[in-house]
Amino acid sequence: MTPETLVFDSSAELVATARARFVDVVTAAQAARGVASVALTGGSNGIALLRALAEDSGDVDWSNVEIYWGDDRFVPSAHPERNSGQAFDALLNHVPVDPARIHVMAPSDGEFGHDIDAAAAAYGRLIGSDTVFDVHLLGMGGEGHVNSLFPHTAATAESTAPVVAVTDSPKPPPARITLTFPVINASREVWFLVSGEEKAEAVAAAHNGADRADWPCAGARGTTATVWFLDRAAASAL
Ligand SMILES: O=C1O[C@H](COP(=O)(O)O)[C@@H](O)[C@H](O)[C@H]1O
Repeated sequence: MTPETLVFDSSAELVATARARFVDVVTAAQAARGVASVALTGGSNGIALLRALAEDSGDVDWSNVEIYWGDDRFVPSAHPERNSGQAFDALLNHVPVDPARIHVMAPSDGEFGHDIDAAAAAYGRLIGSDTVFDVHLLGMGGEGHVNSLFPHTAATAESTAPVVAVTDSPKPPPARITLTFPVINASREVWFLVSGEEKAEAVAAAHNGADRADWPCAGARGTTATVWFLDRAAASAL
């Protein structure tokens, strides 16, 4: 399926449009299936989207949203670099979510201690083979990483396990837990939220059909929609 590419004058406009569309997709999923399922991302636009949703989430019934993360940093729970902590600050502390439907990846001071493989395996059991996200949000790095799937790594090559541990992330912090391509690509919709000229080469590589080993962003797609929300700088090499 051909990806949809939307280009905005600013990241603020990008986020505003993604917010409105998120409300539409989640409310439609709730109308169809009762409960919506989403995978959140960290990063600048991913967190800005959550802040925008805290301001206005329309008719979303937050008590019926299953919330997962595409990746998180394996650091103590109170560490400011936790994607989940940022999501609570931006959104989840401000809307009536059901705590039982919020699925945080274990931190390094959680029930598995420093055993990152056990923590990743537990999240893998939680995801199982049946979880289908209505929307999986993705940020992207300048080298094309999505979630914590970096170029030329075992995590990016993973073709069966839904969740793996990463211990040598080139972007700090080095220890992370990440969903892999089999579960990303089972999502109904996959959205990239990308701004800045330093991302332009990766955006172009994905649009030109690059190998996901070289440019992981090229390997992520939804079963019903793949949407690139870009600002003009990120779209400048298209
Ligand atoms: O390390 C990460 O970075 C990406 C992108 O972040 P950005 O600030 O450059 O948009 C993010 O999506 C991912 O969740 C995070 O762990």
